[in-house]
Amino acid sequence: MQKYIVTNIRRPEQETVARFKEHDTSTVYEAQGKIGLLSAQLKPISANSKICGPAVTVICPAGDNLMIHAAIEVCKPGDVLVITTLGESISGMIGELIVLALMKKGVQGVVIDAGVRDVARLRGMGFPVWSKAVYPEGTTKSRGGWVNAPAICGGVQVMPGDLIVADDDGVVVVAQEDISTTLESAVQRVRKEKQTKEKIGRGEISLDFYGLRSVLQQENIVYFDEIPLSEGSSRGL
Ligand SMILES: O=C([O-])CC(=O)C(=O)O
Ligand SMILES: [Mg+2]
Repeated sequence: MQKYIVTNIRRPEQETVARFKEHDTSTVYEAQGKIGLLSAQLKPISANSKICGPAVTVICPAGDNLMIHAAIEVCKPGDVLVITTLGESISGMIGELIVLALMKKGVQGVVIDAGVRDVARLRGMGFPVWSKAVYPEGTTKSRGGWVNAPAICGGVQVMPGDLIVADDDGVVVVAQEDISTTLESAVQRVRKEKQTKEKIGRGEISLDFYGLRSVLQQENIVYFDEIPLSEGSSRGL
């Protein structure tokens, strides 16, 4: 298959991206109908990291980061680099030097379906990375792949220019064509959760405001004053 680099991609409006940044991954995932979650294996290297920006995608052969070097050149401020490998790999695809170059380009963060290294330094640099491994094994820089091709990262398709939202909980992707409807439902969900928090603050309980007592009934749940003991046993039913 022809390997290639796309230098120019369509990115969402900056204002839309900024509005999205107010929402966390669970909200965005729920708001778009429970889709777009990347694998739970992708974990942040630092707590309290939050990014939201258009994806620049990179597909590398396992154990080679040549295409990441090529991708640095096409990144724009605010982008999120989404790296995946052909074949399973946990090699350290990026580290301090690549991150230094990405920061120079204004890249917000990186999501890697492989490994990252030099993480103590990356934490010190305040640069967020989500990866499935932290591993010092290095890579070669000699094999071709793709920059800004449709990619599968963490089991989910990411198109160049799709919105990536990542935080302490994980990573979610929003397809460009779903951005405005997802944003609307995210705003509604936040509003609803605010009302729920007010209810909790007033001492109301979820069994009542979610109408869950009838569900308990449907499930035939019985209330006992004490732990019921089965005959001849000191253990519960
Ligand atoms: O150079 C590499 O291949 C990865 C790395 O450790 C760095 O970017 O500092
Ligand atoms: Mg290094």
